[in-house]
Amino acid sequence: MLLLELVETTKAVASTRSRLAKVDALAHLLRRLEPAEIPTAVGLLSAKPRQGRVGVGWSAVAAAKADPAAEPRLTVSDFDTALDRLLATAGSGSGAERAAILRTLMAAATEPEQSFIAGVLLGELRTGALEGVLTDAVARASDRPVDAVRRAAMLSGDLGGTALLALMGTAAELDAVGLVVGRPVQPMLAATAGSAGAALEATGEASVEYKLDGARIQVHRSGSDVRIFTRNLADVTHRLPEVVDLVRGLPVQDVILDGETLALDEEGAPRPFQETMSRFGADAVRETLLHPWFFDVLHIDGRDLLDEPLATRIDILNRVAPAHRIPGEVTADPAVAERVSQDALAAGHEGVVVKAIDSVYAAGRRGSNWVKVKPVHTYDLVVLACEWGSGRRTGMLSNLHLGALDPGGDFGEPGGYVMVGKTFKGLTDELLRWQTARFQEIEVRRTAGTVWVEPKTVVEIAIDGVQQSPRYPGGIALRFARVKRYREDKAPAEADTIQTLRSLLRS
Ligand SMILES: Nc1ncnc2c1ncn2[C@@H]1O[C@H](COP(=O)(O)OP(=O)(O)OP(=O)(O)O)[C@@H](O)[C@H]1O
Repeated sequence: MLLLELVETTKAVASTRSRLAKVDALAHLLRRLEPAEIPTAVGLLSAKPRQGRVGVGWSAVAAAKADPAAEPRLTVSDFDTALDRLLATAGSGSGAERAAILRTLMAAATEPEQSFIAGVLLGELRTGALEGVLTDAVARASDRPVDAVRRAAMLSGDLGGTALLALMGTAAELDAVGLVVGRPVQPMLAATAGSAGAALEATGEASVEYKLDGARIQVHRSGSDVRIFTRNLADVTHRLPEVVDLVRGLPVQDVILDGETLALDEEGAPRPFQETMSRFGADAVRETLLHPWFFDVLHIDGRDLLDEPLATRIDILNRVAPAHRIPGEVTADPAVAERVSQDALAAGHEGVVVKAIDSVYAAGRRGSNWVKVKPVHTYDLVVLACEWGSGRRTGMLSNLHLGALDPGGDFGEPGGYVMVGKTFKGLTDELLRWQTARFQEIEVRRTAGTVWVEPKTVVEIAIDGVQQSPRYPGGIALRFARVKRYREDKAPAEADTIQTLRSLLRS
């Protein structure tokens, strides 16, 4: 298929607010693709190319500027091949070769394709096709039940592969997609409640567990082979050797565990979250030891446990890793739930997660079977730009411009970000140094005093609320915003929405 056809579909999808029309346009496109193009196209449509980022910045894109081709001739496969080649051509001395690949690609592209390609390369693509919409489109195009498609995509962690199977395989093959030890699945997520008692009302009898303030880990062990994945399903095995060793020592052959890892001080109190996350970075130093706490088990020795009730999964976890179970209690009594919550806070943790004791593991879902309760309200926002500091912060990028996600395009482009405020509060010297380097790497342009960046850095912000503001495009501004931490384990598409923040005006 010509790349232009895909580009035009993304434009049509982005320009309508009707979910039905989006699904129709995407399903029509999916049906017309060659089988080999399906995973590539799904990656491009969901703004998550198969290759991830290929390390091309805006200056390289600008340098590859070419007159647009008069006639479309690039195919989806041509673009995929070029991305593969860019990915494979790395390291010193490869600059000229990469530039040549880019120039050839751009010269073969028509004008709309050129801007689409630039968007893909710079990670700025907005297709208006969020994964939910695309999942519906795959179901429509393949005439398979949407639940079957969603389940296969969650369990395989691969919507592109799932689309291929749905469109080209049999219904039985799609249904047979199950857990594979070594292949990460989308983690189950939690809804929010204001108190442990309110959470318990939603769940009924529940496991009330400490909410530890670390990083989510999904650990897969097959024999002596151990793999560890983050919340985003990135493989971080090599960064956590102590967790690998520990899991190798558990009395099982095959297992998939879900949990949280964090750094502790000598007294066993949690160290700041940033210390845990620094172990996940590219230039990580192993100063702190990370400890895992497991709260779920998804598979054990050939048996999938996703559809077993939580009570059964906890029993198995107690057998497999009793010393590494997350602290908590099973109860139906709101007073007990409150006490566990107070204990968690007193021990320096974030709050509790209250989980219906009879619930299954709903991979990739944020349902009401898991409810988190934390006293400090924080929101995950995306950094859009940063201003140079003054005084003690001269030479440092300091004041952050914060954007909330606008999935439906109520205040601009669908899938874009709406600025809701600025803050330079809560930034430690270490964070200032980190963000000064990082934001110049992902810079897209500069004005006096401000560096504009690719919208890809998620930052967790504590606020006291929002207020009406005619100055900001979403009509609201954050009150007393301060930085809690960077969330490198979250994708910008998972940021909080402008609609969520606006709803705070009413409460
Ligand atoms: N006992 C626990 N059970 C489940 N999740 C836990 C627990 N302790 C800590 N966590 C962490 O809390 C998160 C649960 O909240 P949620 O599913 O909303 O994820 P999130 O969007 O990363 O939220 P948050 O920013 O509040 O951590 C998990 O992703 C996990 O990292």
